Amino acid sequence: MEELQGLQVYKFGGASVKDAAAILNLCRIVRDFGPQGPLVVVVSAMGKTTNALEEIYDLAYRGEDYSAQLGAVEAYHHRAATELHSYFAQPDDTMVTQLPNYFQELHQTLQSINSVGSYDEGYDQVVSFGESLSAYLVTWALGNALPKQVLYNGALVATDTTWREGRVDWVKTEERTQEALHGLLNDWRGRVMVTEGFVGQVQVDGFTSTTTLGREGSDYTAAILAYCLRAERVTIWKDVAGLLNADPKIFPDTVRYPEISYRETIEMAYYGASVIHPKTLKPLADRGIPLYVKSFLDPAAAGTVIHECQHPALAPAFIRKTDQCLLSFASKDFSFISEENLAVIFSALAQAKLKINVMQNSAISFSVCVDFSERRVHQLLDLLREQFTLHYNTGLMLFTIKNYDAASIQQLTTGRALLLEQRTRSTFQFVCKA
Ligand SMILES: Nc1ncnc2c1ncn2[C@@H]1O[C@H](COP(=O)(O)OP(=O)(O)O)[C@@H](O)[C@H]1O
Ligand SMILES: N[C@@H](CC(=O)OP(=O)(O)O)C(=O)O
Repeated sequence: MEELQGLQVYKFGGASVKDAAAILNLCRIVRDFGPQGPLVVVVSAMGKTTNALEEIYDLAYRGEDYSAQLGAVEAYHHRAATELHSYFAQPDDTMVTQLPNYFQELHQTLQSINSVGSYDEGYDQVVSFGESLSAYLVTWALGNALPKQVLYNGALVATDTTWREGRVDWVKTEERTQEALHGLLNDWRGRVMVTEGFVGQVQVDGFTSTTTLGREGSDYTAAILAYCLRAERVTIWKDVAGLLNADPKIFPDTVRYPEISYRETIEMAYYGASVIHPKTLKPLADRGIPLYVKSFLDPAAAGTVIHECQHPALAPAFIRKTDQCLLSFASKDFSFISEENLAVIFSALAQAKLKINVMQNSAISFSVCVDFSERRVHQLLDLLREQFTLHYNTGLMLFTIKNYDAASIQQLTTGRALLLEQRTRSTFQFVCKA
């Protein structure tokens, strides 16, 4: 195992690369605040590109016209490319003139899509372009902004063929990251390597195919690479001051946690604190790698450090998940919700790729709250209709209060009719109408 002393991983999400000005800010952060030693920069697609590509893919899959939407994505990237190019005043405009090649390839990929093939497999081939485009622009901009060599490396994470939710093959990923670094090791120090977040690769019948790690999976990529490279630390650059006790876009008067343990953070992310992808923490905790959450708007500010630590009681954390669906299954023959019944329900949930956010059972009925997806819920209903009477309710919200007290429960529940409620010693959760 080759170790790179002092290696760090920076992850820049969609908001921090949303346009040319944001990419230039990223360059300043790396230049003025970056480490002396080697740095891996993981980037997400620019702004809301992934949403746009999802829409384009959906149209293509249904055989509908997507040219206007694709044109808008191309124009958006072209604008950023020309602005970056004119900022650095480079005589060579290859970076801008080569950009249409990506769109040519994307167009060809979209044309090869037909509704007979697996929706999820095609999705990964298309949606991953967002990260390729942003890595291309960021590599070029960093190369011009820094006095050191900046290299690009394609997605390093090896997965299985679970399309849209690739499961990491840790052994292969470690081999691939090692291999990628070998060629660079001679004078790796002082170098910066840019790579795509969110995207993985898998070998199918001897061909390499693209996978993705699940929406918002770039934080996870940063953690996977840090784990494989035994990095000293990971920093994710966000548009907030750090990890707060609630999303400031939803809740007023938030407070920042200057320091917080892996365990507390894993739970917050699991319950839906969308600032960190829930899978990010485990690889880091396994190797004791600290995770810094810092503001790209104020890079000198302290942010939050997430690591192994003891801390006094934390301010209650508020988490809201929208677009929830409450499903209830009642046995048709009045048999109890037994282990056998539950096994059937759980297996169907797994098959339909529906993840349980909360569950509760009574004598003959079982309820689960899941993120709503019409396609997946219908698949589930088809699987279970024969054995169970099913009801579902959509357009709901799931609230979680971690480290709750009476005041925080009152603050959130007042005036709301609760459809489901659950409490442990540290966590209070309820489902209600939006
Ligand atoms: N507990 C929290 N602390 C801070 N931000 C939070 C929290 N929960 C949700 N957020 C939201 O997470 C956003 C940043 O995460 P995200 O949008 O995924 O960033 P990016 O895609 O740029 O990596 C913030 O703008 C904020 O609205
Ligand atoms: N671009 C992908 C992956 C990602 O992690 O993005 P972000 O870092 O902007 O959340 C998505 O939107 O799902």
